[in-house]
Amino acid sequence: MKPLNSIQGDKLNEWLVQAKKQIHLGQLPNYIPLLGQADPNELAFYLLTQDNYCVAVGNMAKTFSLMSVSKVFSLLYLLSLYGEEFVLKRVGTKASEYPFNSLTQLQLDQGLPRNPMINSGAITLAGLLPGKKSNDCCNNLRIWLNECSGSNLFLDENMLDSVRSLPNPKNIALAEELHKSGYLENLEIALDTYQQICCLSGNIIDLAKLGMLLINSPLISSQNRQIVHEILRECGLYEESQTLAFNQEFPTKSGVSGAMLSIVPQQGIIACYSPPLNDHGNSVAGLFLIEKIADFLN
Ligand SMILES: NC(=O)CC[C@H](N)C(=O)O
Repeated sequence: MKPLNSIQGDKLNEWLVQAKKQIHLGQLPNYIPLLGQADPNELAFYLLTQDNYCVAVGNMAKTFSLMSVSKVFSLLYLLSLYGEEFVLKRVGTKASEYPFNSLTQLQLDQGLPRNPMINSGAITLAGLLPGKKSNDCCNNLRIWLNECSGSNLFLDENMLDSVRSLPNPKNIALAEELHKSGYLENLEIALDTYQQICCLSGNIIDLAKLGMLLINSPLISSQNRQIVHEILRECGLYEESQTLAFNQEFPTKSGVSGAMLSIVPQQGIIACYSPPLNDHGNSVAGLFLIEKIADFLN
């Protein structure tokens, strides 16, 4: 495979022009009003290697919420705090066969959250984050991430207000099922913590810095890094995780804000932001770009 730093800016710009032609195939999410008002043509892209080679294209200042990309980092935080056994006896690591907020999947699994990258698993992990109130749980995660990665994450209160403005019956039903099956202690705190961590926000460079925690940070054990890589290969892109070949080579996590983070193990990361989503909740332009990069490197 060619090294990640063989990708030059002109090549990237070429792919971005092509990616922009894909965005009409995607939709903005309508169940979080502020996400539905995003500029579908907004795009930011940042490639960063462990020897600090970087290529930046698009709007570097644009901030956006992590949404489900945050699930990667609540998992990493809990693994770092409590270890693999504690975490993985409370959430599975198998790929889901249903949408990321599916109650059917949870019920078929007798209330055991199938993996930490779908909402049932993420809500379960949110209930395990240290802190008395949901604000503390979210803030503790935010501070840990900023201290470990050098990112500058903040809680986007406007996005949180927008998330709270429309009740999310699917997530409420998941939390009730998890509580019933004994995987969730305090339903209200876990749900609100989950909503808050989804609204942690930053720009594309912040996202890239977070990604580097999964490449070479001395603060993260290689064992925990490998666990997260494996789980991303298995379920980072929901039902598409197995069908998109690049995901086995470049474990990737998406979010409904249009954020996407791909790991190139031992080399670096690729961070994308483009709001239009496909039917599985994955950024259309983000998937296009990562596939182009995978083809180019191989
Ligand atoms: N896939 C996502 O990004 C989903 C996150 C969003 N907060 C939700 O619970 O639906």
